[in-house]
Amino acid sequence: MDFDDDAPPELVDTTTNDAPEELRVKVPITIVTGYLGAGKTTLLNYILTAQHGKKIAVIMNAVDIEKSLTVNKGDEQVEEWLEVGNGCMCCSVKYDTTEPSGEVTNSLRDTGVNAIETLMEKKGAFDYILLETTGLADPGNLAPLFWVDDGLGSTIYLDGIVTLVDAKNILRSLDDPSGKVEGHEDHEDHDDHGPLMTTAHVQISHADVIVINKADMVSERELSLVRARIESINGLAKIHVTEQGVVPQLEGFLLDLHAYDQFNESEASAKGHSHLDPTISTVTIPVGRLRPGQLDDVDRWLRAVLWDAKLPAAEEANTFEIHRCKGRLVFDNGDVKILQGVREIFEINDAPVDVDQETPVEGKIVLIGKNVAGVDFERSFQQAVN
Ligand SMILES: Nc1nc2c(ncn2[C@@H]2O[C@H](COP(=O)(O)OP(=O)(O)OP(=O)(O)O)[C@@H](O)[C@H]2O)c(=O)[nH]1
Repeated sequence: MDFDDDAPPELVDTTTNDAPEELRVKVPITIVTGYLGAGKTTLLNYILTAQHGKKIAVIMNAVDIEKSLTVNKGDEQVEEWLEVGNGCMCCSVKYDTTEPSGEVTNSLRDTGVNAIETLMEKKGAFDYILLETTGLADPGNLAPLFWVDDGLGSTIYLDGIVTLVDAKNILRSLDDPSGKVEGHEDHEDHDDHGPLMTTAHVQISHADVIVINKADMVSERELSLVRARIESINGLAKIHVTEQGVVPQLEGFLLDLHAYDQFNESEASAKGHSHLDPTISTVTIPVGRLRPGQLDDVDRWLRAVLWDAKLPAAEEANTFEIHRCKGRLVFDNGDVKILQGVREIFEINDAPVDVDQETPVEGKIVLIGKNVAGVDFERSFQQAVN
């Protein structure tokens, strides 16, 4: 091989789309959500102070046309403004993201992703981006914007959704009719019937991490009631109990979550049989070893459940609505695949290779959603995948 020792190394900016795919550094984006006053600002300030030497962009929510942006450079915090085309990012997301089919429109996805990429071109790349939503935002509308196909070559990736709840008020919020969420577009007809679904429910059901904050305001007993109710809604999320949002360390707790590219052992043991909450719960479907040819059956079953909100051979219409799904599929040829889904959007990809881990014996699919208790997903899956 020719090797010219004198030639200077070529410098490549690995944070832009001009960089070769294999060199491109992707910046994680974490969505931080939570009911009004749960402690989002406190948590974001804590992250900015607790991390050292990293450059973090916090896109604070604002209801006007610009979004406040804090860029942390060492000890110095600089306020900037981010223009997001047609107004507040969360509002445009809330009303415009989904076509009737449930597909996120490319133009809107581009708006969100481009706004952040432009920002990075102006300010240099960040190590992390934290996007704080309004207290009333439904993260299920926002997540697909940043969950971009690898093939599209984005410079950012969705790292996870962190939901803060206020230990003192969360149970009341979950039962408060004034917090009712308006219908998700394609299931509107179900919304006036059945149990109450509040903003607090959707913020918990979509979360990868749930921070139960203001633990100092409740007794041990109140705290365990809160925890049990939250776990019954979302059996997948990691739960941290905090005061002032303080966690033992940031990585793996609030940052570097990799919630959309992994399925770990704690997720594999997700609890899914308590239905303490009348509206949303978690169900787990054991999935035996599959033949490679059965992947199409799994895909077809998921499309019926996630897109049509129906069990394939069901005689009667169902009233469930899946918010988050996650799973691991194990094949008899040794392949392992990971399922990830938010509302109607889902992906099945090869699991990252982990040389230290033995191939799991069997797989599992976990569904979190409204009215899932009592639906026999397991039998339906077994009938469809055989
Ligand atoms: N007792 C107690 N108070 C807290 C804790 N965390 C935050 N607070 C206080 O709760 C209030 C609300 O906290 P914020 O961080 O502003 O909450 P937020 O979610 O950003 O609020 P909005 O922007 O209104 O949605 C503030 O007065 C905080 O000082 C905690 O762990 N314990």
